[in-house]
This record gives sequence, structure tokens and C-alpha cells, in this order.
Amino acid sequence: MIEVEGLTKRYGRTLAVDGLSFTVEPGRVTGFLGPNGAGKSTTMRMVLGLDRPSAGRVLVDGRPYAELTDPLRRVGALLEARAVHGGRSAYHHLLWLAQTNRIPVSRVGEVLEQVGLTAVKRKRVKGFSLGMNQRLGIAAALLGDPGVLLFDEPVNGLDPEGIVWLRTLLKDLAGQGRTVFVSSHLMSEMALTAEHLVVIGRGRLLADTTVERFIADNSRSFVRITTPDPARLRSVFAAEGIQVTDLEDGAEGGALAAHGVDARRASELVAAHGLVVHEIGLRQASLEEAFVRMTAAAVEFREGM
Ligand SMILES: Nc1ncnc2c1ncn2[C@@H]1O[C@H](COP(=O)(O)OP(=O)(O)OP(=O)(O)O)[C@@H](O)[C@H]1O
Repeated sequence: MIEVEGLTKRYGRTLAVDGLSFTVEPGRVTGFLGPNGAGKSTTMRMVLGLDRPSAGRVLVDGRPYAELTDPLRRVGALLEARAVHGGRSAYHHLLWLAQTNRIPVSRVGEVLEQVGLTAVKRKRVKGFSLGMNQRLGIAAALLGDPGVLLFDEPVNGLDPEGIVWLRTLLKDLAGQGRTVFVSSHLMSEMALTAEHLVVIGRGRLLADTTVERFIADNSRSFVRITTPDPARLRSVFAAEGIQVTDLEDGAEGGALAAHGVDARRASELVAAHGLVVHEIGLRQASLEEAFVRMTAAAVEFREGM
């Protein structure tokens, strides 16, 4: 478990993290979301004791990171731009990590297999693609078989197959009862991977909720209708108190959005008034849109202060 309590980090005049409090529970993937510069990496560095909080604290399994014995066997992390000695092979990099952290050498082969790097384990890391480097970073995080895992933007550099692989891996790790905390600026990817979300903007907590709840609270649905007679449809719907707006989604002749009504009621109205429609159906605003809306509002609020 990770407990973040009143966490604050100031770099000179920049308030990177501003009084954050949340808990990351074991047994599920928790997505850590926010736009660029929101303070995700800074928060993760403080969890790992790589940065000192200006105020507040972080506990990993009830203790500050610095007080953990055998930290790599407790907490595994993939941070952005991980520094790996380029002249070393993947195998030697992991072997060195294992030997300096009292981790059984047998784990090296196991994690190489787990991340799909066995075939290239003797190659020098400097010849690795970004995706292979990400896999090596993930292997290093898994090496000590830790109960708590942090991944900062792990999707970066992975191809579509790699993204699906990572999604499955993260879910499996959580399924084994581990605490899995994953940062991303991609809402849609997190919606497929995480069960719980912590959303921040400008260093402040915006949401701490389940993915299901986030979707229910933030996705706006509407009925999309295309018709050769938009003026008549508008007046029929207006008479029923239903708001209709234009949709600029590229449909020929334009499409309309009816709000606060379900598809069934909308079609009944259409039929009752003998309106001609070419298409009618329920649409949901994407989570990406909801996320942008939520974080943009936070930015405006801060700037208005
Ligand atoms: N070492 C540092 N010195 C000064 N300012 C910093 C430092 N590290 C981060 N910041 C600033 O703190 C803020 C938060 O940055 P951080 O990297 O934590 O955000 P992030 O959410 O991880 O964003 P990204 O997705 O772009 O990595 C930014 O304004 C950044 O410029």
C-alpha cells in the first residue's frame, strides 16, 4: 500500500505538488493521471525517496521509503528516462542489479522471459529501441519480486502489441495482490487498464475514484440524429423541451445532438411526427474529452486566483 498525506513539493517559485492526499490500495491497478506538468513524476519520485517533500509525507507499507530494508524487494519502479549503462547487455544490467541488492540470480532469467527480452539478452543496451528499453526497465522493476510497483508512463515507446502486453501484465500483477501505481497522460489507455484512478492537475487532487464512477460522472451522452429537415426536427424537439445542438462531426448536411433524452424516446417522437431521419443513435462523449474538460477547468480555476 502507498499512503500519500498532505504531500507538497516546491521548486523555487513552482508549486509542483500541492497538498496531495490519497491511498493506493493493493490488488488493483491504480492509474495516476494528469496533463503534462501536473506533478505525476515529482509525486512518484517522492514515493521512492528520490526527492524530499516540502511538506507532508509518503508511506510505503506503513514506512517512509528510506526506512525500508531491502527496498528493491519491497518496491519496484520504472521511471522516465531510466539511466542504464549503454555498454552493458540487458542480462548484465539485471545481473548487476540482482547482485547489489541481495536478489537471487535466478530472477534475472525469469524477468527477462516475463518481459520478452530473452532472445536479445546478450545485446548491448545502447542498440535497444525505446520499447526494448521500456521492457528492460520493467524487468528491473520486477526483479526483486516486490509487492509495490510504480510505473511512470510505461506505455511510452511501446508498439500496439507491446501496449496490449503491458495492459495484461499490469492486471496480472494486481491480480497477484500487488499494489500497482501507473502514471499516464492518456485517459483512454488508463480506462482499459486501471480499476481505480487518481487524477491531478497543477499538483492538486481532482479525482480519486473508480474508473466506472469516473465514466458515469464524466461522460456526457446524447442522441445523434441526421435528417434532411433539421429545422422541423428542432421545432418538434423544442416543443417537448428537448435541447438540440449542431454537431460538427463531418456528416453530410450536418448532424444534430439531442440532449437529456434516450434513443427510444427520440425515435418515438420522430415517428409520431412523421419526420424523415437517416440515422439515429446514442453517442457517448469519450473519456479523453471528459479528462481534458476536467483538467482544463482546474487550470483555469488556478489561473483565475
Ligand atoms: N527538478 C525540478 N526543478 C524545477 N522544477 C521542476 C523540477 N521537476 C519538476 N519541476 C516542475 O514541476 C512541475 C511538475 O512536473 P512533473 O514532471 O512532476 O509533472 P508530470 O505530471 O510528471 O508531467 P509530464 O507528464 O510532463 O512528465 C512542472 O512545472 C515542472 O516544470
